Amino acid sequence: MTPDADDSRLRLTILGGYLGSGKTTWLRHQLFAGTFPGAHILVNEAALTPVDDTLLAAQAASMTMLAGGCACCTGKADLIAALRALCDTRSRQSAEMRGTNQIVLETSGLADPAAILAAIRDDGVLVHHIRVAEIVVLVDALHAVQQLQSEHLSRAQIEAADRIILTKVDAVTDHTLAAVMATVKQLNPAAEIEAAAKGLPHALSNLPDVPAYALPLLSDGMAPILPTKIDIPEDVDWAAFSVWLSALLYARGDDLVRVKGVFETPAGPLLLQAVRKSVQPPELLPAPAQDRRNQIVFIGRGYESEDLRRSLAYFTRN
Ligand SMILES: Nc1nc2c(ncn2[C@@H]2O[C@H](COP(=O)(O)OP(=O)(O)OP(=O)(O)O)[C@@H](O)[C@H]2O)c(=O)[nH]1
Repeated sequence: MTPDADDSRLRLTILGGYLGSGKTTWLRHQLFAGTFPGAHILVNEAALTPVDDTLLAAQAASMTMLAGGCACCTGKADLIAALRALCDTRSRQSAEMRGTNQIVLETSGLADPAAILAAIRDDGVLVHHIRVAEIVVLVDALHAVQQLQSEHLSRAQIEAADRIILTKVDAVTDHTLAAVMATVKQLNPAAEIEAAAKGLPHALSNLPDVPAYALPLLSDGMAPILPTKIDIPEDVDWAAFSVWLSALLYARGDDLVRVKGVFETPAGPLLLQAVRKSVQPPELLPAPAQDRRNQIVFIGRGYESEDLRRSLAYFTRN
């Protein structure tokens, strides 16, 4: 993107990256560190039941949630409407009153940032009020090989980036990190590359000189990745539920790309999540997760939503 000091348009940072790549974790740390002062945070989640807003709320100056559609395709109209509303509010304020001069859009993990950029540039209103300052794309170093070898979208996200942050570097060897970096460089030689461990900056130095991974040609005929929300009954047998979930991830973890669930516990709402087969330690949410208790969202392909529901009901029946 071309910076222009005299440009009075709202600066928009598009934060992209594949499902579970660490966008919310990284953004939480950036907001805490004051990287995007006063920014309005727009969060887009493909699933109808959002979680990221709860995690970001404590650090964000103001926030809008766009759930239930990906902002680069099915949720594009909602994104354009939300951006227009922000521009409208800003235009009505006097120059002295203007607090927000930047927006950060955390895209859903299924979004192609290039399509979002095109949608903004094609909009006759937004093009005069918003400048896309930077496309930052996060790449999960732990799952990058698998994603880049099978998912066209993960390559397209990297190709669209101005800046790439390699995440989860604490979970891989230097050899893997160097190979991921070489592969990312091959896909997008122009982007700056940085790294983060659990949201914190991590120096990329003294890495071994290793070749990039070979990436096969991909066919376009893959089934779409879709969300499935399942309400978990309050009286569910939790022991049976956890056995079911572990068995499911073990058997189908390559198809179930992302799992996020919020469960009501005596200590407060508990977030449980997994990226492919890696299950993360559960985390107590900072704010009450009203209207989204005891729900779990699976995002993946290669199965029917009803089969998941039936399998859970069968496994946890009394
Ligand atoms: N070990 C490790 N885990 C990480 C790192 N960054 C994120 N995670 C974990 O990876 C999981 C996904 O992180 P999120 O920040 O929710 O990823 P996201 O890209 O916002 O996920 P979606 O919005 O679902 O696409 C969480 O359990 C995080 O705790 C990291 O640098 N190291």
